[in-house]
Amino acid sequence: MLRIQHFTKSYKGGRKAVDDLSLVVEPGDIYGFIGHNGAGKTTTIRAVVGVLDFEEGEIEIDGISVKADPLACKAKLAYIPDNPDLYDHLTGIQYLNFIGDLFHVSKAERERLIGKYSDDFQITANLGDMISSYSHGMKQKLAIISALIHEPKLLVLDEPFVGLDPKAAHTLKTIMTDLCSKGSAIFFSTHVLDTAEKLCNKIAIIKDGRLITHGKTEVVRGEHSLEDVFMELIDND
Ligand SMILES: Nc1ncnc2c1ncn2[C@@H]1O[C@H](COP(=O)(O)OP(=O)(O)OP(=O)(O)O)[C@@H](O)[C@H]1O
Repeated sequence: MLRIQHFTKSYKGGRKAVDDLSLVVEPGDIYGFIGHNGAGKTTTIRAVVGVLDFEEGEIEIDGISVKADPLACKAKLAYIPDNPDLYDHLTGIQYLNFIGDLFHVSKAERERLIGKYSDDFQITANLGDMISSYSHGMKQKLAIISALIHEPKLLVLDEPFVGLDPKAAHTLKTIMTDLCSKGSAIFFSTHVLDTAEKLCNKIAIIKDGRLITHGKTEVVRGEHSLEDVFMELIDND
């Protein structure tokens, strides 16, 4: 579903933010991407979703190169950035309908999915309010719902649990599991190692722009906790 091969990115005047990163996310995977601050997670994610240009390497979504056909790739994926920047002058429901229009979601389907996910996240009563009046967590919930209503094959999330209350975080984890059980794939960054360990069937750890381990969670973790493995790799590699 997502294939990253030898991805390398340098920002102007800087050293390599990501250096020769390769990994594969398959249908059904919940793939956690972890690393210290500045390790290169957001850089990788932004290249995957087509908002950051890159010169070296290749990234494919469902077999399509993000460079060769960015629109076809965007139609297959949904991206939730770490700080969703939504249109403040729209109401929640206007925003969801706008996204529904962009992705050609039928009226019946969007009503069903908006109803379900807004109830799950307990913001149904707020959908008529202007987004400018939303809290950070409510904006995060709206961004998540907008990503889900077009049932993406690949869901890419940057730090999705930041700003969510415990109930909303639990709801999101359940939705992520459901989505992947239906054959979609999820690639997300997180600093919450406990959640990554419980939720993800695969994990990649990045340090200073280089992938230092990746694979099935139980293999990456071995006999230890993910936190222990992470601390050791980050300190010693
Ligand atoms: N627009 C930019 N211009 C120059 N350097 C950048 C830019 N964005 C990121 N970097 C640098 O690239 C490196 C990787 O940053 P990135 O944001 O990908 O890390 P991250 O793993 O997402 O970190 P965090 O966990 O803090 O969000 C860092 O050294 C950062 O300073």
